[in-house]
Amino acid sequence: MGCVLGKIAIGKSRRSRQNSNNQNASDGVGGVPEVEAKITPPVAAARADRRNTGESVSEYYSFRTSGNSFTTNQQGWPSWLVAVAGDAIKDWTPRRANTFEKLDKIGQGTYSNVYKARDLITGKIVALKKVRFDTLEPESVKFMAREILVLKKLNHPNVIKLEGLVTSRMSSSLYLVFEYMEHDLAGLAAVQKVKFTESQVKCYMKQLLSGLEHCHNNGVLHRDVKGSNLLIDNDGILKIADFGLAAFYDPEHKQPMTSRVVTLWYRPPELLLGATHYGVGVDLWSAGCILAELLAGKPIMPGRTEVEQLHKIFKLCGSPSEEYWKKFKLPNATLFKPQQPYKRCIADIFKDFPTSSYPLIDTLLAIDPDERGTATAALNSEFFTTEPYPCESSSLPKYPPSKEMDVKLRDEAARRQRDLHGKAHAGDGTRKVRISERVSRAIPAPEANAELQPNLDRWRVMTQANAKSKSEKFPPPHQDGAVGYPLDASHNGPASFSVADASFNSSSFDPKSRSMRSTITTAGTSRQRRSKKEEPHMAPSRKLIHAFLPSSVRLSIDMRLRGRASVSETFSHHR
Ligand SMILES: Nc1ncnc2c1ncn2[C@@H]1O[C@H](COP(=O)(O)OP(=O)(O)OP(=O)(O)O)[C@@H](O)[C@H]1O
Repeated sequence: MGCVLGKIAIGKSRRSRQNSNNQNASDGVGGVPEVEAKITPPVAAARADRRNTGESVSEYYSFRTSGNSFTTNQQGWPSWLVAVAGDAIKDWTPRRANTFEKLDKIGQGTYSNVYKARDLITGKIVALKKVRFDTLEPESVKFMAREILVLKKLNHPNVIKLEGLVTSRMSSSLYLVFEYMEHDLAGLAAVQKVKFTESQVKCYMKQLLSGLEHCHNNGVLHRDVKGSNLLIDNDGILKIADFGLAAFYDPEHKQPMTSRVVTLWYRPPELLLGATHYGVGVDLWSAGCILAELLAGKPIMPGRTEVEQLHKIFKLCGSPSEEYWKKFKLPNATLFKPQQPYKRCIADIFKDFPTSSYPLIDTLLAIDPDERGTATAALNSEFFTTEPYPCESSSLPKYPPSKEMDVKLRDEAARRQRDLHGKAHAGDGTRKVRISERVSRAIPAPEANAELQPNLDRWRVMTQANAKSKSEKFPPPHQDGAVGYPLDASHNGPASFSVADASFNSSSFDPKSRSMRSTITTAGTSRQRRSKKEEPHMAPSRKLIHAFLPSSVRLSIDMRLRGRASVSETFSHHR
């Protein structure tokens, strides 16, 4: 009970992930035989989730009571799938894997591999999303079931359409069939030559908000809005994709939901503070981050840890008011409440953005989620009703295929080139440049959606038990150069602010090259240079805390305590 036997090779599947462009061997598409493996359904995951919030657990009880999950029903659906998504699939019949020809691997997410494929019956090019079933990732089934249930409910030009499901007779693999999209917004924005005009930004944002409006009106929260989940076709149509973290919600009867959602850079403060009752505001915050990112030409708050993310938010958007803390009573409030307030400085930092964008950014990036309004209100804002108007999607330029994955692969190739080149020039001063480049390369949005709650809980226990560890609290604004005042008020160039806090990157945005430049003003602050040998010198209390923390949090604390780097960050409207 609670275990599905299937036929994929765990060893082989791991290998094939490394060899990402030649995936035909182990997946049951492409006609290559599969070998046996064991697949665990998400009972463990459901239990873990139930411990944390109780969210979505009931829909997985059926797994445990469904008897032999390996059988199929009359239409040929595996019974475990009928148990989780029966209603959603009842008017479909499963397609067979051998009716598709897999062409290329085009994406990889936390729970899936995505392939470009040809439908051998219609000749159409499609995207096949294969959820990775293996014993290491039992949550995969849960995310896939959720995605099917949600997508079957939605029907909008700006929401990706689920066209069918493919099962493999030989294995319990399941593929989701989607219309094929050539680009994603993260990949497009990272292409050096692509510079979005104001009306193009408006065009993309209008589509994003229209898609979100449809989701929200249908009681669906996406909970992972970010550039790589916004797919764009060659006609400039944007579609919200990846509903693996989506949830149904009813604003009239709010149920507790997990706060462990949304990719870090796009995660709103209430989730970082542990909120379990939330609504459309979480997606609107992410949309606000994307709007500002499109105008700035780079992510606006690229935190590396939850602590750093919250600090970046407070520095830009101001820290929450006393009323906020009283109103929301958030679980992590005592841990993260700054001792002195941070002033909101969005107007200063984004002063070079188009004037009509400011009120919308200000609304979407409100600290209080209730003040973010709705997607409908955002669509009616002056950003969309003043000139230049959003362009027609059909008038958007045609770009070469560009996905976040292509950018990652290109970056990786460039890095290997630089390393080779660097070896040849060792000792001639090149090293300094290479370190600075490495730190400055745009950090990919963290793959994991949240650090482990247990770590955070342990950390809370530790920090509360030891007064010294309170040093992790944010520095008071007068000691924090990052409060948001422009470095030089008379400065004609882009708005800027300096960050004395050592837990932040030393980076500046070069509007011409759209690249991040870093300047480490003192040595020893990059992750690469940190050495384990340093740890024995730590005070005992710090060592104890270190033992319980995820490495990313440790790094942030260490850098903060060391206080060795200085930073100047610049945002600018890049045209
Ligand atoms: N319909 C599609 N057409 C083309 N490419 C797609 C399509 N769907 C997904 N992709 C590509 O595959 C990548 C991963 O897909 P997706 O985000 O749905 O997977 P995931 O496992 O849920 O990922 P994540 O870890 O981001 O949550 C996307 O970023 C995109 O580049």
